Amino acid sequence: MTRKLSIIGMPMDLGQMRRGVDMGPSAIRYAGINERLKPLFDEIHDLGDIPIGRPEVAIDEESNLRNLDLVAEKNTLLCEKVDEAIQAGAFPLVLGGDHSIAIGTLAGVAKHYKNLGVIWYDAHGDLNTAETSPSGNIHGMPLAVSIGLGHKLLTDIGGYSLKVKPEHVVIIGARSLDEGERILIKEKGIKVYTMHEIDRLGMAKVMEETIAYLKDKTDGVHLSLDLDGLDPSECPGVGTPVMGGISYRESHLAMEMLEEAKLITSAEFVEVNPILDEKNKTASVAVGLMGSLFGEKLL
Ligand SMILES: NC(=[NH2+])NCCC[C@H](N)C(=O)O
Ligand SMILES: [Mn+2]
Ligand SMILES: [Mn+2]
Repeated sequence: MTRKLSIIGMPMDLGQMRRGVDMGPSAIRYAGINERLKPLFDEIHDLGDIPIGRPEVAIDEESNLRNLDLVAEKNTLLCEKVDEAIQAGAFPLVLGGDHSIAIGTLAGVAKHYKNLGVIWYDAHGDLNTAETSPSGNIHGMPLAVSIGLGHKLLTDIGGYSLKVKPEHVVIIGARSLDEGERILIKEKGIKVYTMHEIDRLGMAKVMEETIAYLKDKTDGVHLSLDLDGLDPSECPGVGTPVMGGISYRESHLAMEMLEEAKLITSAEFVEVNPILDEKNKTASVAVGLMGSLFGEKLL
């Protein structure tokens, strides 16, 4: 079987308020994604960027669902592209862009699986709805949307709601959760490895457990990796940094263990903001992690 990768850039910055995250896909390409992944695939198709454009409408300053219409419209385009890539037999790799793009990615991916699993590698839960969000920023909502909670314009992208069942979600790296998110996690029984568990168990054990948890009950697993899951000392180029994050080494180990388990069927790397970065360090970390995820070996 030929191993095909489709790279899709999603220069979205409408899901939050910091400018610059729209340049994430460029920064990741500049960090050498194509050259790095080339030896690991038979074919790589860089499909370019989804056109976001500079919106003519004024940015919503006062809203509990900032830029709702545009975020929904652009995610619909992403959904279609991801769907097409999978139909063409490729592994879809989406480059963000703020984390609101997970709404479109998952809408495109989940069509192809009966029981899609999701690994949400993030400092945050991204489980807010308009009612619980402290900011109104949609990048704090994509996981809620994907389990069917939130505005219809977002939950129904792709023509169906409930992309992922809550019991098929594992959050790794959480250290900043809002009140409503905590309630939802308990209510829905979502599996979460906070930094406390990562410290206590070690990343190897966390990944062993995650893989065992998802392996038998899912028929595909999407990795949604927010670079702010890592520590800001190693990934400073993110809009919502939180101290005390997952280390670079732990993250490579996590990616290597996922590759050994042959578990991941789609992925996205999000929240890279080169304006806030130091010499493109965060984009370089992202590309390195992709190397590990796709089977790069030292020896
Ligand atoms: N994808 C992210 N970086 N999300 C940050 C979300 C922060 C906060 N929980 C909010 O809802 O606004
Ligand atoms: Mn985050
Ligand atoms: Mn996130």
